[in-house]
Amino acid sequence: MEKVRTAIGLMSGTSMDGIDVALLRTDGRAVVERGPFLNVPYDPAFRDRLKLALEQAKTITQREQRRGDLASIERELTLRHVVAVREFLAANALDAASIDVIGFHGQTVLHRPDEALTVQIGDGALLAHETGISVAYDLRANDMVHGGQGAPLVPVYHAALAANLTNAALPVCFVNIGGISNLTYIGADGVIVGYDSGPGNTLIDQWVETHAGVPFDQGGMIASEGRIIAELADRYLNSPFFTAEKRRSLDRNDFPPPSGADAELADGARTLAYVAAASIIKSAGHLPVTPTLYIVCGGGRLNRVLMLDLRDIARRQGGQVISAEAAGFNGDSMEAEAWAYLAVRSLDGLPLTFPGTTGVRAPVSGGVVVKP
Ligand SMILES: Nc1ncnc2c1ncn2[C@@H]1O[C@H](COP(=O)(O)OP(=O)(O)OP(=O)(O)O)[C@@H](O)[C@H]1O
Ligand SMILES: CC(=O)N[C@H]1[C@@H]2OC[C@@H](O2)[C@@H](O)[C@@H]1O[C@H](C)C(=O)O
Repeated sequence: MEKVRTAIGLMSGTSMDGIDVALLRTDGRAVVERGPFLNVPYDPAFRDRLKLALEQAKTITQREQRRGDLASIERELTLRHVVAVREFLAANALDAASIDVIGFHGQTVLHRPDEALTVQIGDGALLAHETGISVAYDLRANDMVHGGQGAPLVPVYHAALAANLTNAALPVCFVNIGGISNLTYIGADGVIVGYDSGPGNTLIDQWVETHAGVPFDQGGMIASEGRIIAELADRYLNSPFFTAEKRRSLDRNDFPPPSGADAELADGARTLAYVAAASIIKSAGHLPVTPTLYIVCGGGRLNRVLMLDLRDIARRQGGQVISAEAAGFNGDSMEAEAWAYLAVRSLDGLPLTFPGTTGVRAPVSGGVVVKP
């Protein structure tokens, strides 16, 4: 039997809303025992630091470059992860010595798959030193070296979860609605297909932040007061991203937000919720078989308007949409769990990505492992 390890996954996603911390007991293969979860939100001032990092990262040409404020923001980000790990261990009466490895995502500040360039800031050695736990980080880079899109990496974890599903018949499609949305299809024959499906919450967040001064549209309340502006929705949905022959992974800035002249506050939020939902189904059109079951995770599942649209559009194609919770999972912690799972696979040199997920030439492992 393969060795079962205890791993912590740390995710700071494209929404830049905080750090998700999850515990997983796994052999990096079929054994997956989910443990506790903690979300440590960023304060507005640090979110502004991350936005500055994204802005300054636009000039990066070599992935190790840390010009301007990037080096100091990387250190601040890492130290926040150190605090998050300490809080998590204390809250769950765990000892650092009981954790075999931390899977550390860091913060994506630049993602240009067409140039084989992806940059996640986060100092794995500093995190290992401060926590006393081995760290596996920089999990995306090797995929790109081998011709992959560098994202998404969660499909192999979704596949492990699907293998443990007892009551849902395959095929199944996991959908993550984070800042960007991505999906994973697991066929009845075990085939795994995964790719980024389009804009998720980022456009909605940017819109309501600019026009209402709030970081996100809680529950879809603002959208619920508005109507869909077809012309604006079409501007997004007619993007060549959806019809291209090859699936491409996305950078947070690939779909720019609408201008103030495009809509009133509520109509804009309503339209962008629809765009997020319609993008997913449009992109699902490239799957081998039209999904009959979608399992939704990520913060976007908490936007009721977005979810109603998604249910409605999927139903027209015979698809059912359920939340991760309805399938027995935790929709907030799934990506952090995935990073714990990937860290264990990285330790064992197992593939993280596959031709069917990132388009990598052959299955490859990845990540840098540092001991404390
Ligand atoms: N109660 C809520 N109602 C509506 N939307 C919400 C709610 N809670 C969170 N969200 C949305 O979910 C976003 C965060 O989602 P999540 O944490 O899944 O994204 P992420 O992991 O940062 O992104 P990615 O998966 O792209 O890396 C928030 O920015 C917000 O837009
Ligand atoms: C470059 C990058 O950070 N991409 C993220 C982003 O957020 C969602 C989507 O775009 C996905 O491709 C990926 O994250 C998840 C965790 C992944 O790699 O599976």
